[in-house]
Amino acid sequence: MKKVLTIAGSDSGGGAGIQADLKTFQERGVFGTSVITAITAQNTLGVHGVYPQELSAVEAQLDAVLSDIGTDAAKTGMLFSAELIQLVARKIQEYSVPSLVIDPVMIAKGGAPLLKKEAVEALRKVLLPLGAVITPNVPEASELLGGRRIEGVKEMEEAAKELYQLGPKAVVVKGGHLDGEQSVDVLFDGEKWYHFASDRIETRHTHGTGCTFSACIAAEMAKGRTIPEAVRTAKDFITHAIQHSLEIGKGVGPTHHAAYRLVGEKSPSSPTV
Ligand SMILES: Nc1ncnc2c1ncn2[C@@H]1O[C@H](COP(=O)(O)OP(=O)(O)OP(=O)(O)O)[C@@H](O)[C@H]1O
Ligand SMILES: Cc1ncc(COP(=O)(O)O)c(N)n1
Repeated sequence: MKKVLTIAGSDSGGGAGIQADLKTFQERGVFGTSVITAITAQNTLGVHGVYPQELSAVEAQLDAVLSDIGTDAAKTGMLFSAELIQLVARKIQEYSVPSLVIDPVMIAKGGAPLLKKEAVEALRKVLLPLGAVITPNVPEASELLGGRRIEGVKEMEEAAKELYQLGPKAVVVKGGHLDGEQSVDVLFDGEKWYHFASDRIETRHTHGTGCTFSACIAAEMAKGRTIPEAVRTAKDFITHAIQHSLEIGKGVGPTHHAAYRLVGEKSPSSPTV
């Protein structure tokens, strides 16, 4: 069985972070391992506390997983500080971790910061160049490009091309935060752009979409899929998960990680434009 590692924060509410990643790995038929960078006290109403783990605790987890079990792909999520980013980057190089998907998590849906402001530079310079794929949403892409305005697909394409210059092998700019009848994600792999579009689903229960999407890309890459194939599957997977999202808690509920399996691949919802 292929193995995939998530290096991310814990979401006690179960919809995002490590929990979303492991559920996604299970659904995609890969063996999931985890390194917890921070614990969050979180539910559908928001983030109530952030407890970054000590560097030595994160290093010990990375060594434990990578020295014994190894991995066929990995993803990063919430990394919180420049020190944690530097540590993770060093270990990824030390163990030659393949197929690294970087979700540059910065701010939770409710507005709580999951990455210190001063850590953006470390993310940009130290970690992003190691990525096989990076998956910023529109606000994250904008922040990584120094506050660039991104309001449509054309600007997403330009942003993806510029982010590619930072060194990753491919960039997906996700369109969940834009308006419009369709939610379009733009992939640039250094040669061409691919668009993955789905009808925008009317729901507020979208907690964990970004985590789930990047975890699915990593799982598919572990199984040997090309980057465009992996992104296409992830788009289908997250679209089903949002279509069947769960009204759990009093606020923004999570997506349904098992929806793709339960509903099947019948209604391919992401034609490549
Ligand atoms: N309302 C929606 N309808 C259809 N697809 C959506 C919707 N919202 C997000 N998506 C899709 O979900 C995936 C994640 O995109 P999004 O931009 O929401 O990421 P994110 O901002 O990192 O997630 P989050 O907002 O949960 O932090 C993308 O494939 C995007 O197109
Ligand atoms: C621990 C943790 N990590 C990440 C996110 C963002 O989640 P997403 O962008 O998938 O909604 C979150 N809310 N909590």
